[in-house]
Amino acid sequence: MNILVTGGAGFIGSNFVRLMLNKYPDYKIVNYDKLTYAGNLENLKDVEENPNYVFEKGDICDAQMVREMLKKHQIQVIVNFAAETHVDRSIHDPAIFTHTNVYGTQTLLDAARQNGIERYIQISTDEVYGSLGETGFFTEKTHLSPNSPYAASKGGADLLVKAYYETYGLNVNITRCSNNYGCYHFPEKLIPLMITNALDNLPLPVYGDGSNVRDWLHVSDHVSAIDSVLHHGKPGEIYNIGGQNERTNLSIVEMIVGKLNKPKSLIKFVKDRVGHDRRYAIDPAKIERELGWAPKYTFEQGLEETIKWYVENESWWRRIKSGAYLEYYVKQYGEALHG
Ligand SMILES: Cc1cn([C@H]2C[C@H](O)[C@@H](COP(=O)(O)OP(=O)(O)O[C@H]3O[C@H](C)C(=O)[C@H](O)[C@H]3O)O2)c(=O)[nH]c1=O
Repeated sequence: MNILVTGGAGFIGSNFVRLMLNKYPDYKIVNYDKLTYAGNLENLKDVEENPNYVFEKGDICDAQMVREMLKKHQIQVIVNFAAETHVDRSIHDPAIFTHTNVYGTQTLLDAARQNGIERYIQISTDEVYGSLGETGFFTEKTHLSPNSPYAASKGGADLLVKAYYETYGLNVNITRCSNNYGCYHFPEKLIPLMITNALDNLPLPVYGDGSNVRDWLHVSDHVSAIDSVLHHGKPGEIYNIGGQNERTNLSIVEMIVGKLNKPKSLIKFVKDRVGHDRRYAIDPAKIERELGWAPKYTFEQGLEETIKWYVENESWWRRIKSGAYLEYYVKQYGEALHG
């Protein structure tokens, strides 16, 4: 199988590329990535010499280049991880989210249908469903009700994918995951931000009172679920992928502080995120029943391993945090943290 993995230099994409190369030695994996601030070829250093791996730098919004890629590498399957993903950034600068996530998806879909692509998998998010109260779960039938510009752009992309299935018969699947964590996670997201800040004895900014809830999924479990969808998913179907592991943000930060033997006084409650979704939680029944997939990691084991990875791979995150990202971070949180 020749697979075009878009956004393969990002966090989830790179974990998926590694799984494919290690598990399927006869597959060719083409990693097509624009290398935005969150794309990093260092994430794939260990597989870059693999003869079945090719990196191509490019944008999913560039229709001509996408078409060239499909022809040049005789692509049969597209798995689209490429996206702007950070909710806080989408609040400050929504346009790039619509452009990349919606228009970029449409560009891929058009190229797919015009070039006889056999399978198209859209990697989406449970945020398209909006926010839950204290009870209940998202299922694949839950109405889309996104709240942030990020979530709206992913919801828009999902609707296009569905439309290309209904209108053109393109063989698609949509996967919607809960919050991921694990190695190579860009340190703007809650868990890697808190680990790396704590290692540097920097403040740990918790939005609001820290009682918002997320359902945490280890990235290895996530990419194994995508593998199941790729090989056994039914045409046109949506599959939710969750960790069955709900935690409040504050409890996570406290676990990290505890595991790193840092003082709780590092925790700083800061202004809440605008339109902050209260709770996400996924009902895993469909993917368990139809594809026999369930997460393997316990959160304790996954967090332990993740913390260890950041301790042992300081050079990876140190470079990121000392560059342009630091400027963004200070601009956004500086006042709240030091004022
Ligand atoms: C960065 C940060 C976050 N938070 C809170 C905000 C959230 O309630 C929770 C997780 O935030 P984060 O930005 O890491 O992730 P979400 O906004 O839940 O969204 C993430 O999970 C979904 C599925 C995707 O699809 C997104 O792409 C992904 O970014 O921690 C804080 O309290 N402080 C902080 O400094």
